[in-house]
Amino acid sequence: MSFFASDFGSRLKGTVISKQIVYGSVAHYLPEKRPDGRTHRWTVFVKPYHNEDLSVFIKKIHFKLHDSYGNCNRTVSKMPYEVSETGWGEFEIVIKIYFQDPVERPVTVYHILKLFHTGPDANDAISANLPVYYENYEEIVFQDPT
Ligand SMILES: O=C(Nc1ccc(C(=O)N2CC(c3nccs3)C2)s1)[C@@H]1CCCN1
Repeated sequence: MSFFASDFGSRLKGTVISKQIVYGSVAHYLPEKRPDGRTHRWTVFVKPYHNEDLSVFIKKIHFKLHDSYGNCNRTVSKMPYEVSETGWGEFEIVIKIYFQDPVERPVTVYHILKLFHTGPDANDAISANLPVYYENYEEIVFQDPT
């Protein structure tokens, strides 16, 4: 069980805690032709930038997929904070991070799922069947944590 200063009615004045995270996706092409037309398997994730247990600070993470997915609202309450699916296209995934500290408001980030290689080396990457990674760095700052 976690205890917070607010459990005892106070905040840690003048204290700043910063947590560095990475959110993004990785996609792999599915060589076998599927009747549902889905061409890739992908994972959207939130992970620590450094090797640490984010669950000390993060209570749960909500991933909002495209409405065409069954159960498009996915909630993950323990590491690894990730959702894996299959699909055929790219779209925005809304990621809402909820914190253990009841005083901290959730943080929402927006990630565009990427399935396809782009740029001058795209054809080489496709030929080598390399996965498509698309990652973003974010720093979450807790001011005067409770
Ligand atoms: O692609 C795009 N939107 C997409 C939304 C959902 C996608 C998807 O992959 N899937 C839905 C799920 C299903 N498959 C079969 C039945 S439900 C697999 S793709 C946009 C359109 C223009 C550019 N990007």
